Amino acid sequence: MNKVLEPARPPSQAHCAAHPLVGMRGVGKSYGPVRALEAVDFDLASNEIVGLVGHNGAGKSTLMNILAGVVQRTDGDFMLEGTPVARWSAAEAHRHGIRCVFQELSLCANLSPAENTRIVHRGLRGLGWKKRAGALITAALDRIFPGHGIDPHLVVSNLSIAERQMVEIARAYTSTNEPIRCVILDEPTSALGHTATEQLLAHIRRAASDGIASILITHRLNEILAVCNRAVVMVDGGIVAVRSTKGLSRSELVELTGHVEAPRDRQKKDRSTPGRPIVDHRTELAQDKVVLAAPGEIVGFAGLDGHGQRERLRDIYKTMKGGQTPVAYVAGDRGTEGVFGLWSIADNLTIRSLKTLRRGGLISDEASRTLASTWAKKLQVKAPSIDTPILSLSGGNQQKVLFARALASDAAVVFLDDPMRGVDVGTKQEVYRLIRSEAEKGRCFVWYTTELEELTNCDRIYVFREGRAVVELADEAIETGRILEASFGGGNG
Ligand SMILES: Nc1ncnc2c1ncn2[C@@H]1O[C@H](COP(=O)(O)OP(=O)(O)OP(=O)(O)O)[C@@H](O)[C@H]1O
Repeated sequence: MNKVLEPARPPSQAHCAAHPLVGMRGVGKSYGPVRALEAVDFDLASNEIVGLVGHNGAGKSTLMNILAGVVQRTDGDFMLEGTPVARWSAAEAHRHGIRCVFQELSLCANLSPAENTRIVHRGLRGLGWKKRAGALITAALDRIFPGHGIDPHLVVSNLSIAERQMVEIARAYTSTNEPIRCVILDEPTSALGHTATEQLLAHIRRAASDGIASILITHRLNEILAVCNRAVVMVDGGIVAVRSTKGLSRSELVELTGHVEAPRDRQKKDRSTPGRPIVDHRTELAQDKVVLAAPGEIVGFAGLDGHGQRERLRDIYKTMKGGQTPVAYVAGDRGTEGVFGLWSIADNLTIRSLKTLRRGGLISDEASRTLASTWAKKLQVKAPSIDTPILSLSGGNQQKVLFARALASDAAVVFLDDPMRGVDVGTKQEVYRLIRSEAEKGRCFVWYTTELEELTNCDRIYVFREGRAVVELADEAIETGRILEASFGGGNG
């Protein structure tokens, strides 16, 4: 019979050398009829950085949630340094030094970073606990994200999504004397800008040299190749490949996930001269460019994260909403402003189209279902049916539903607010193609993205600096070097 694991005496060196930190054998997980994981074997050594990659719904978060104790496995064995684990919970995982940064951020929005830190450190009590909790989270933030500027006592709902993600990450690295042995990071950079991403990757490397292993789940494959020792590839609930990242190329990694990446070079397009702008937005600020966008155009917002792109995008959307031109908005922060958690895929997808689904004063069920099925299929939403509750989808599949909601609507202008968070490589390519073909049919897209490479899908971009749109680049001029130069103060602005 399995011995129940007892904490948390440091194991002997010989024991550690003989056993991986984590060992999983034949692990499976079913959600009712959905088989999310099938017979997975997974090992992690101390000090190791492992990258977990795979398409949306491949089972990555499920596997990691089992390790973090928030989901119970239905089959298989799990060992910690060779000792079988029977009962396992989030509290047990924490006690044994396993931390998790969740894809859907887990902070309480009505509490401050300090109070959120207290939630995971029950020892922080008595007089002055808030001050000590504030100091603990600030020290972690300073170590990982120097220059972050986050007030540990400000309520989390007042923080930007990037700041919330930084707090969530930093909290995983706080300790009040208990060990930290492994940190699972599920899409940790999806809301971070370039600088914070680089800071985090450097921190993961430092942590490994201090004996903290990491498991990094990301669709940004360059990050896997930059920091991980091994890449573990999942397809449809199983592990299909384990490769050392030494000498592994990005395209090989993409192929292992079952996709082929299209060439990244900008395709020369025969773009007709744009017509009369459908978006014409100016501000009172000096040297702030007028943002123009015509039907058929894809216009990007670029620049270092937090330089006013998102605010301008929202301003334009709010100005146009309710006006003559129908508009739609795809949020990147799906947790707080995108997904209706209690609704099905179909209801989430069609909510923006109710007007056009009306037949004789009532919403037509048949027309709604046809619209939902068509677009769920176009975006390859992985789910048993369109009636599946949205929260039982993987994160990337929830994001696809938000895309489908906007594209299925009658919107002539679609605003995209860094919308590819957690979307896999294959689907991204499909969405880029869809955006291009919708633009060719006359739709206009205004697209804020923190992924530089994504901007090559645009016809024209505005680079933002210090709250203003300062440089405009078009067609072949849209390339990484020029965007970075403009972001830091060079260029034709
Ligand atoms: N609570 C749940 N109820 C029902 N099915 C679920 C639930 N959670 C996950 N699933 C299903 O399990 C499968 C694996 O999901 P998981 O979130 O592990 O995928 P993933 O690889 O992390 O995807 P992504 O890259 O989109 O985050 C999916 O088919 C998903 O719909």
